[in-house]
Amino acid sequence: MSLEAQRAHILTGRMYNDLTDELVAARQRAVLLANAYNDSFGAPQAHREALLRDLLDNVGPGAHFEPTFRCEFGYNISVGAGFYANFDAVMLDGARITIGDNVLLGPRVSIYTSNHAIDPAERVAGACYAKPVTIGDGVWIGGGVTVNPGVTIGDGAIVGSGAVVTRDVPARVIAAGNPARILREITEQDATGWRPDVL
Ligand SMILES: CC(=O)SCCNC(=O)CCNC(=O)[C@H](O)C(C)(C)COP(=O)(O)OP(=O)(O)OC[C@H]1O[C@@H](n2cnc3c(N)ncnc32)[C@H](O)[C@@H]1OP(=O)(O)O
Repeated sequence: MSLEAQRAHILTGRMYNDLTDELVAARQRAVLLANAYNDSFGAPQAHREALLRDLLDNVGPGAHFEPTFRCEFGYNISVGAGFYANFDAVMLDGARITIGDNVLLGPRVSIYTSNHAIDPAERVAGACYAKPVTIGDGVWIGGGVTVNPGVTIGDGAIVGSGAVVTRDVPARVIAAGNPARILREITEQDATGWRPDVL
């Protein structure tokens, strides 16, 4: 089966064979393109964004990953304008990873869309299934967070450092812990009056 046909099958959410020659080659391509992007650190932004566009499906203006960025395929990842990932981001994009505008990732954030099969014999034979992850505009994800397959995080939310996000997080809340739970809503009282021109 062609890579294109396998990609379309995986996006249905049904079980797929993780070990085909085409998927192994697609992973190798992603590692090599990520190496080129990571090695370009310090080069002009336009050059780096062009390298990122070779790897990812969609790259908003100003998107930036600190080294070292790793992803499984790249072609299922979309990052919006002003995206920023601190050191050592990992994205496993069997299914779509869709990230909005002005999203901040702390260091060592991992976003996973894929699961190996639960049944041991199927797992050993290469069975996997993948569910999409969606992250809204203006989200801040703290350092060391793991986002599990199928999760949606709403606009403006914060995920505290070290969380494991297993269920959806609504917009404009702070969630933290393992498994992540809502700590509180973000309200107008959280604004301090600070402006960028004030130091
Ligand atoms: C883009 C970048 O590079 S980001 C740089 C990396 N920085 C980080 O990752 C820091 C992330 N920041 C956090 O995790 C912060 O704790 C925040 C933003 C989630 C919350 O900050 P605050 O609102 O000041 O929370 P505060 O410290 O008052 O804690 C409130 C409660 O939540 C708990 N809490 C706060 N953070 C966490 C957490 N990460 N995990 C579990 N519980 C937490 C506290 O223990 C406290 O509980 P208690 O009331 O029972 O004592």
